[in-house]
Amino acid sequence: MARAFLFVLDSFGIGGAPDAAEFGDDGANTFVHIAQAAARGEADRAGLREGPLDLPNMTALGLGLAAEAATQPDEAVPAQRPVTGFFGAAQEVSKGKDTPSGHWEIAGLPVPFEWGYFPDTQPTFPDHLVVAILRETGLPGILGNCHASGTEIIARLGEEHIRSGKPICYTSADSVFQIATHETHFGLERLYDLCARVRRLVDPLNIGRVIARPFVGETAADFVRTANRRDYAVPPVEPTLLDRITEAGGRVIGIGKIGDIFAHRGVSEVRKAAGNMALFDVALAAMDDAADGDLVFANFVDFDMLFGHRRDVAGYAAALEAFDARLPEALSRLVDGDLLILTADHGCDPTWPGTDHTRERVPVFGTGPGLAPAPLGVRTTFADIGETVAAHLGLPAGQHGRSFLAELADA
Ligand SMILES: O=P(O)(O)O[C@H]1O[C@H](CO)[C@@H](O)[C@H]1O
Ligand SMILES: [Mn+2]
Ligand SMILES: [Mn+2]
Repeated sequence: MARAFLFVLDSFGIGGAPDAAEFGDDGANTFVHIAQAAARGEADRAGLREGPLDLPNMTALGLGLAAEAATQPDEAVPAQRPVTGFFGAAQEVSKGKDTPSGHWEIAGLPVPFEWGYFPDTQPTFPDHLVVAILRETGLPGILGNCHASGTEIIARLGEEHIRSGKPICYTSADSVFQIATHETHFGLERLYDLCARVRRLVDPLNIGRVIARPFVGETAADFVRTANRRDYAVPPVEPTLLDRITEAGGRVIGIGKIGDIFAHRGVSEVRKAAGNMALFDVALAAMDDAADGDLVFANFVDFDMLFGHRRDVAGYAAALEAFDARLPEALSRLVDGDLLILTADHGCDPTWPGTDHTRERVPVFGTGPGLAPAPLGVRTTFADIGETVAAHLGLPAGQHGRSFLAELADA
């Protein structure tokens, strides 16, 4: 009996990426900077949280030692010893610091090419693309056409969008074409249809994702995005761990946006929920349902979407503490033959300038009955995570990365 559980804390980087400077991110460290801010009392918010970052369950597994492996000891991150889990860090081979690159590489497929990006100019989208979108859809025009934060741009342009019927189109440092429209005034299905059309039009530009960002509310003061976001990703260019598992007869239960990130390739079942806590509930139910040979692959998106990009240190700290408090519920479900790995897909340091992701190493830590605590060091690719899951489930080795399963057995 072997089952695997892979939990991705979206954007929970731990610094130390050797190529961070190439991204303008030298020194970025999502975990340590949150911990430092909290230790200084700068992550206090009345009614939400206060004081030093308190992550007893992840620390007991080895999160503090993982951070030490990624950078160096830091007093804001007490590295408790002994720990109960295996722990280390991993750095990314793929050239992008985006969600698909991170997840594909975790699933054994480093992205072998450069994504297309839109320049940080105004307008950002090439004229021929905008002309093609308008011709194909009959829309009267687009708003935005710039790099933006999604919450700021709907506050700025949402009312004009409702009046004019023009969708708000924007991008970021990621390879994305994002479209924000009002859920009822414009219509949700109409937005999805628009995104599917734009998906085809940006294929030649190698854009990783078109993202539908529906919102509700009637004025700038109360516009809020809904949980009906949908990502239209390029399908993985080679088979991933997910395909290997399903081809071998196992099931892959994707929690949250996992299905979208892999363009539904190799995902047997999609289970969505709004918010980290609801996602955690769904992940626990999937753990109960998983059988021999199955993978539960969960993405916890709030860290990134609600707090990292919004540069909300207190919010990020509170979300980590809430996640940590739920972890024993997952640990108590582990039975012989189970493997639980926690990791992240990139950084999004809420103390860093701007609103984009940050290039960082990610933590890799976890446990399973019968697995001894062990240091994993710094893995040279996220693909080691996928290869470890593959080895654990008894699958043949893949093309990229190296399993650390034997290191756990030997420890
Ligand atoms: O500012 P919002 O709309 O949340 O956008 C963020 O979400 C996108 C997809 O994760 C990223 O590219 C980033 O720009
Ligand atoms: Mn992400
Ligand atoms: Mn993001």
